[in-house]
Formats: sequence, C-alpha cells, structure tokens
Amino acid sequence: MTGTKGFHIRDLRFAYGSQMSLQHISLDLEPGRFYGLIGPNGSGKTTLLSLLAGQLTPSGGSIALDGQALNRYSTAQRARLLTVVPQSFSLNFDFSVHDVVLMGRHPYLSRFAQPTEEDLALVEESMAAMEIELFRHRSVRRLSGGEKQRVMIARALTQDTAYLLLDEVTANLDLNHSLAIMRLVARLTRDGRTVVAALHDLNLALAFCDRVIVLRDGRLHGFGPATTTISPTLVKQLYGIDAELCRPCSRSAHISFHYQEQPQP
Ligand SMILES: Nc1ncnc2c1ncn2[C@@H]1O[C@H](COP(=O)(O)OP(=O)(O)OP(=O)(O)O)[C@@H](O)[C@H]1O
Repeated sequence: MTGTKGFHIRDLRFAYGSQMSLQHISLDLEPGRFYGLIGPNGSGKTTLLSLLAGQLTPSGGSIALDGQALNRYSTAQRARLLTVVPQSFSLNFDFSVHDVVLMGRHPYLSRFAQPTEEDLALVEESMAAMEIELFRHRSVRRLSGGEKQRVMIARALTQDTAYLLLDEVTANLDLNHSLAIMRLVARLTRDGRTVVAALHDLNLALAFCDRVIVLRDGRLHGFGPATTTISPTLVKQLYGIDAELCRPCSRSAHISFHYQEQPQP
C-alpha cells in the first residue's frame, strides 16, 4: 500500500439533532498502524467511525484522507479506499455466503461485468482466512451471529482497501475467532494498511493495537501507545472499576479487573 497518507482530523464535531455526540476531536492517524478505539458505551466510537467512513457529515471541523478532504471523494472512490465493518447489520436477502463475500469486489467491477479469476481468488482467500469455505452455498440469513460476522469480515477483506474501519467486530465471536481476526488485522497493517477498530476488550487492544484513541463523553480523553495509555488509572476514569496492569515478560501486558466490590476501609 504505497501513497497512503492517513487521516488528518481537525476540531471534528458532530451532533445528532441538538445533542453533541463528538466535540473537538483532532487526531493524525498514520498509515500502517493498528488503532484501537476505546471508551464506555455512548462515548462516540461508532459516531467517529461513521464520520471517518463518510457515512455521516461533520457538524464542524474537517477530515482529510490521503491529503484530500473526505467529502471530495465520490462514494465509489471511497469504497476503493476504505471498508467499514459495522457493529450490526441486517441481511434482508437470501444471498449465499459466496455471493456476499464477492460483493466486496463490486467497487472494482463495472456494471454487468463478470468477476475475473483474480476477484474469485481473493474471495477464496478471504473465505479461507475466516474459515467459512464450508458455508459457501448457505444463505447468510441462516447463519449464527458469529458466522455472519465472519462473512462480513471476509467481504471487507475482499474489498482489499488501504483503510479498514471495524466496529466491535469481535463482539459476537468465540475466543479462537476473535484472536484469529486480531492477528490477521495486525498482519494487514504490516503492508501499510491502516486499521481503526472500536473495541471494548482492553486486553485485545493491549495485545494487538499500536495506538489507542480513548473517547469519553464525546471528547478525546487520551491518545498514545496502547501499552502506556491503558492503565489502572484510565480504567478507573472510564469505567469506575479497579484494575491492575500485569506485565509478564513472556506475554503482552494485560489488565486484570477487581471483579468483586472492594470492602470499604
Ligand atoms: N442515531 C442517533 N440519534 C441520536 N443520538 C444518537 C444516535 N446514535 C448515537 N447517538 C448518541 O450519540 C452518542 C454516541 O453514540 P455512539 O453510538 O457513537 O457511541 P459508542 O461509543 O459507539 O457506544 P457503544 O459502545 O454503546 O457502541 C450517544 O450518546 C448516543 O446515544
């Protein structure tokens, strides 16, 4: 992925009606990094991802992608640059898994054109990465929540863009598939792709993300390397929960939570 310059976000604001959901966000997101987007429920993560995807229009401020204002790209140009995997989706048609994954190639195909061998090879590769080849002929409507999520990620991989915006994609997945996706996404950043992933699991963020963007009440509360930004103090500020940071030498740092209420002194 050459020629990508990342996102430059300046004083970004967004309101749904009269309610401000994001305020004064300024960030530079460099190419080739895995950014974790963390924060409590309602802190603005999905709103920020939707703004970066061009699905929402800012109420103020600006977003530039690869040096050009995001709103100057056409929808088709955006689809060749960035992919979004939403938190939830409804599939109203009886498409097969294979057909849904192939939809990732639509931004590259002219109208009525047949997919090329390369397109089909990419579909196979993405289905293999998500371990969904065995479902290829099944209707997506008859899959479990986690299986559907893997289909949507495979579709995003097939879209093969420099930027990937992921909204809680591991939420429906078992541990094996969560780790497989995080490993795969981390690998994708090595060839210059940029990933922004909203995550509630701070330990996944610690294990895989280069940087974390921390939102709280619609404002930027923190931004920096995952291993120095995620701390017991941050966990207390964001969630009101007591925690400890463990740094075993053989594994990545992780947060351990105090599950029981602490006795009052
Ligand atoms: N369509 C909408 N109309 C009005 N308010 C909205 C809408 N979508 C979100 N909001 C509000 O905007 C704020 C930010 O919501 P957002 O979905 O971005 O948070 P989030 O951090 O992604 O939350 P979660 O972790 O629960 O997914 C919240 O106060 C929410 O109630």
